[in-house]
Amino acid sequence: MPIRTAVPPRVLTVAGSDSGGGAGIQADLKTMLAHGVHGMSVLTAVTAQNSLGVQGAWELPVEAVRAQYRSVVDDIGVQAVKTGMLASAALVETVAELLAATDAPVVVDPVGVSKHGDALLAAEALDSVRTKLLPVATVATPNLDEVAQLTGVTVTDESGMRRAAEEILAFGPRWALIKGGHLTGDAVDLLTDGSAEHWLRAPRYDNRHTHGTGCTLASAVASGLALGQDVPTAVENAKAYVTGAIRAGFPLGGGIGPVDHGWRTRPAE
Ligand SMILES: Nc1ncnc2c1ncn2[C@@H]1O[C@H](COP(=O)(O)OP(=O)(O)OP(=O)(O)O)[C@@H](O)[C@H]1O
Ligand SMILES: Cc1ncc(COP(=O)(O)O)c(N)n1
Repeated sequence: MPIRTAVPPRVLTVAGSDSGGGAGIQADLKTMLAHGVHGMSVLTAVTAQNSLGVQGAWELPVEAVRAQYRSVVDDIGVQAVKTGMLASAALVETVAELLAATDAPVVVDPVGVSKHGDALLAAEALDSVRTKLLPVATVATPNLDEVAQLTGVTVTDESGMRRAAEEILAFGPRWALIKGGHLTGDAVDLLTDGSAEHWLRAPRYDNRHTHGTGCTLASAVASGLALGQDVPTAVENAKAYVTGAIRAGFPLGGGIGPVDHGWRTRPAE
């Protein structure tokens, strides 16, 4: 067999490790594999985590994050970047400074708190997220808790999502994707750049095994962008992927299980 010369697009996640394999770096790399891109990682923190919550978290030194990033970018190159758990103000500022110099699209998932309520970002880092990280984002993907943390806006319905998007866009990302996963009724998200408005609507699956939904959605968007899709198309495809993964989410451990990143490869039940 001839050696393959065509190289798939490369996507980098800058995020924390979830030992349980449902969220964080592990969710990101599985999502990238499912999209046919080459996934790479810059680890920012290690969590001891499972379906019950986060039992411990240790952040990496700034030099370790910087060195991983340089290793990947200087040799291999990236077509899109996704950021997740960044833990501290020092890491947020380091990552923002590195990303300010890239031409690749950047998807920022401003991870604040885990599904179980464990803090994944120091409170004093919020200002660095607002002033340093969001300005370098092509797409920012806050959930409604992160919207409240970053803007003070409490969203209880779809009209509130529009207001939330305006406030997030004011920090400087090109697009805001406001995730309505924490509301009731259909799972509705709003994507806007301040002029175009795209409402993404999917059925809400009554499945409590939703660990990793946010990481999965953001990594799917980054994969689509690396494949050359425009932002609305990448987000629409990512929404379809995460919806299928939530629908197929499975019980693992005694708590909230993961979404199924491999759902498209399983035989239909
Ligand atoms: N039960 C559900 N059924 C269908 N779609 C859902 C459900 N819950 C969330 N979603 C969708 O999943 C995506 C991620 O949204 P969500 O608000 O859950 O992100 P997140 O809060 O960052 O994730 P997490 O709560 O795991 O940290 C969004 O597209 C949202 O609409
Ligand atoms: C290391 C790490 N990063 C992020 C999340 C949030 O997960 P989600 O994708 O559910 O928002 C998590 N629980 N752990």
